Amino acid sequence: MTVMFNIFYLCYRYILRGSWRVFICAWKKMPDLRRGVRQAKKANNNVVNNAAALVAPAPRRGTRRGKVQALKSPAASPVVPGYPYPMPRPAGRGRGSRPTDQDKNLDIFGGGVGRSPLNLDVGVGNQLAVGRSAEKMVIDAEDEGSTSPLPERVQVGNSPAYKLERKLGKGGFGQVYVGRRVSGGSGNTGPDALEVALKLEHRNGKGCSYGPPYEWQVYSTLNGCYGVPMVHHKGRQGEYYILVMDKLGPSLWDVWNSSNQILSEEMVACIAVEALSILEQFHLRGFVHGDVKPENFLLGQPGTPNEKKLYLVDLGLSSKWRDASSGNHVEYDQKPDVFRGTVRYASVHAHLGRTGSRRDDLESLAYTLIFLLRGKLPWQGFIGENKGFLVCKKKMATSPELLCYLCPSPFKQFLETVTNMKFDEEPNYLKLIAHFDNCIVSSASLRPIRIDGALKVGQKRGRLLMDSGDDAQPRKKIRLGSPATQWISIYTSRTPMKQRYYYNVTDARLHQHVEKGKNDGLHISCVASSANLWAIVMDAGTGFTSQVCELSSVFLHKEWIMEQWEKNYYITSLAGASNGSALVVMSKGTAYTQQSYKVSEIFPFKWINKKWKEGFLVTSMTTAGSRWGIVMSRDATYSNQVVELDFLYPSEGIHRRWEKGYRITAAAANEDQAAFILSTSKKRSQDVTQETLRTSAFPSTHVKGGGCL
Ligand SMILES: Nc1ncnc2c1ncn2[C@@H]1O[C@H](COP(=O)(O)OP(=O)(O)OP(=O)(O)O)[C@@H](O)[C@H]1O
Repeated sequence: MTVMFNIFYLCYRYILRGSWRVFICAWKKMPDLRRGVRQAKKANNNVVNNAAALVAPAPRRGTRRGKVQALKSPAASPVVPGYPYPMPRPAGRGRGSRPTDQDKNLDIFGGGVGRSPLNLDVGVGNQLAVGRSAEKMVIDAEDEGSTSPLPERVQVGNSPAYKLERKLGKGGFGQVYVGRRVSGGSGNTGPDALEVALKLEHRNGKGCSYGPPYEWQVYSTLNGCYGVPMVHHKGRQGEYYILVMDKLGPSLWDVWNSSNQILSEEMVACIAVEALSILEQFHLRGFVHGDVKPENFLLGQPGTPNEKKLYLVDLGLSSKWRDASSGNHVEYDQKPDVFRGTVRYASVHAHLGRTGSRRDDLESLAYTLIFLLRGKLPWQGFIGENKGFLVCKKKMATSPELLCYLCPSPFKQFLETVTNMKFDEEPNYLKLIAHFDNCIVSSASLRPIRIDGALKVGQKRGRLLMDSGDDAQPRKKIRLGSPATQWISIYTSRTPMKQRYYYNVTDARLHQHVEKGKNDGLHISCVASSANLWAIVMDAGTGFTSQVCELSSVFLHKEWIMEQWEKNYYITSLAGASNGSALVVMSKGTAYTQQSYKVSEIFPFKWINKKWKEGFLVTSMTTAGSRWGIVMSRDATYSNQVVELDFLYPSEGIHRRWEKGYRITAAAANEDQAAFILSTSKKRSQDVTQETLRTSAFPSTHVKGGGCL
């Protein structure tokens, strides 16, 4: 069978622009790493045609809503007489905020046969209301909680009674106090220890809207897990949910802070191997921690045999990476407006709202180790509403070489390995631990941190390493930290038809080409721009009956668009140039019944999400400079839609979506980010095969050679 491939060129200055059928994109930054054709498998036909699922994605299982670690008040300084490290009051911790929308944007809404006057909805700044910062949400929760006095005496379940003593710490959700046994029980340690840690969360607190804190469930599953403190009792008393747990010592943050904000290589290497052992056990139980950072690693109680033992606390952001009943890895998804974690240490995938998996804990561990070793991370110091975005951008733009400058090479190798991991990849913990072998030279009694977990598995290590050999194919490096330009073209299989393309078209010659195509019975199916030059694809298979287009210096020219809406034309493709001008193509003969568009300084995911709920789907998308222009239509021929947003070409996400039957139906990029809209078709029979090609120059050879297969 002869199949013609419709072409999508994506001209990407580090990103893409485009629309259905043809994308043209000049891509700057990030070298052309993965050149070559990537092909979507023939559709997996299990498409769920469920608009509700599209517009109202279920909350990710097992996570606490709206929690932002960074917002907690500084923990009280542990006063630990006799502890080997002095304990001054901590300086500013790794606080951050959830990325929020801050676009002052224009949301134009109109169109529809015979609809007059047009419904114009100019929503300036409406995203601010929707994207209320998590920082604020947490502060509210704390205020609520702080209105009730703390109990002086605690007794929950069949626990002994405890008197509340000094505060050990405070997070965004809980306050942790020393509890001294006053009656009941007899032992010095264990379930009725003389001293315990009491974690109190107010019943009106953010994590308790639906009953006991989510963390309780995780502790129930993980109690006894290597490196996790034991929870002995839990229950509600008055206004508070209370956990009674083993009392631990200072956090790594405290230790770092009291050691002139720098830790020795050996100490950090010991932390690395022990943290990896703890995470391995955590992951083996089917959970990812979700908030790995220095504040959440605690040492054992000073003056006890465990004072150099490492523990991982705060399970409130843990989520399952494996489905307990099926044993399968949870499904990949991306919700770009969802962020959970601490900005400073979060993985790039977490920033981008991707479903958490084991790789994210490891990436956060890498940042934690480098922070402890170097005393600073390059993305510290950003402030404001856009902080999350700027931090994530900086993480992507910082190469492992730069980040690990002056760090021993194992740290760089570790970072490189974990930032290259796939979503569902099983970490090779033994190999990761082995990176740090040569950094640990002291005998067991002199080591600054005990590495019991790593030593236990270490006996097996030699054999396992030999068995696995050096399996790793050299992986392509993802974060090179240097800009590059890339063209991305997307090809979609079609029955043979007449198709023509023009590229490097100046403003002056644009109409001449369009007119010629029109005279030959073709309509514009896709437009794009690179370096203020236009690319156009015209073909005979659009189904359009009539078409108008305008090249305007305005992005996007509202009056002209509304005029055409009045005449029942709908936007079918558009492209913005870096100088801010825009080419808008509007056609008759589409299935659309209503249209709405938005111009925004940031990728307007919240607006898209809102419009999805109203029955609109993204049908065209472009950028001009940093601005995004998104068009959404009612009655588009798709049943379901998702977004892939990244700082690079999101290869893994696109492949995963392809496997689920999604196909790319719109794409755009600015200097920072690339966005792809992927949709499932309403009709299975309309399923198509898709390929993407990334090249450093316009892919004219490929288009000519591969146009007909
Ligand atoms: N078992 C413990 N023993 C001693 N100190 C503890 C213990 N658990 C927690 N802490 C201290 O209390 C602080 C807050 O605890 P935790 O992180 O569990 O609270 P949270 O409200 O869930 O915090 P976050 O806002 O980070 O989620 C910790 O950083 C630590 O300093």
